[in-house]
Amino acid sequence: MTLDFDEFTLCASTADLDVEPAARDAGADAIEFRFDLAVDPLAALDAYDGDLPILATNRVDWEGGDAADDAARLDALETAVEHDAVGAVDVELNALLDGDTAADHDAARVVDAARGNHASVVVSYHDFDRTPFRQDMRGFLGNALEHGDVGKLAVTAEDHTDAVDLLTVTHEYDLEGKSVATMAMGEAGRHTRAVAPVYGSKIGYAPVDPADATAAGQYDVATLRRLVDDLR
Ligand SMILES: O=C1C[C@@](O)(C(=O)O)C[C@@H](O)[C@@H]1O
Repeated sequence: MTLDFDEFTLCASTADLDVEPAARDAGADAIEFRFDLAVDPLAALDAYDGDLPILATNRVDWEGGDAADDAARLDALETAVEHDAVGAVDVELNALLDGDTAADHDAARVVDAARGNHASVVVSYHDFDRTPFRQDMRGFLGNALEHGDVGKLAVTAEDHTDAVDLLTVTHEYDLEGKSVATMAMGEAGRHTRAVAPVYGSKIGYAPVDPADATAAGQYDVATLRRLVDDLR
């Protein structure tokens, strides 16, 4: 199944693939399967017979996830892209760049494996503390787009100026015809999850059940579906 993110794609973020029917009913276009939060994710993938394509994420601990920064994390993603149901994979920008301090940064092999299996690549950058300056956000997305099909930026907004800055950068990339996915975490940024798609953000993330949120400020799938469809 392909996931090209040419159009806005609403991903139900989950650690449990059994939510697929409920995610589909609620209006999700795809599943973001959080390997790092799941029990035996590769076995769950083998058993998966849902209709929605999967974006495989194995979020590393230094980027807010639960996965250790080791070869096994990347091995799992390499195996994942061989599955027919997996249409895309997420790789952290800082796992692709030289000069970081973490142990295993050859995530380029995951990108290569994705390319060999016709899976798209989302290259992501998160800031859990703040919204960087606009120039820096442009830089992160620009770097991400050098490696992936979609550059993803999740920041933390403290006020509406932060939210507007994020939307501005999103709009600029959209005008250039580049695929970006952006969102501001936290209360002050919550509305960007519904509004950023108006300005070109190509991916939304939402739990089926609000109690299973994978980031601060997420709407549930049904709510985000309704908001995005109403606003666009
Ligand atoms: O990177 C992202 C975006 C996200 O952090 C969010 O803010 O919705 C949720 C994560 O599950 C996903 O991997």
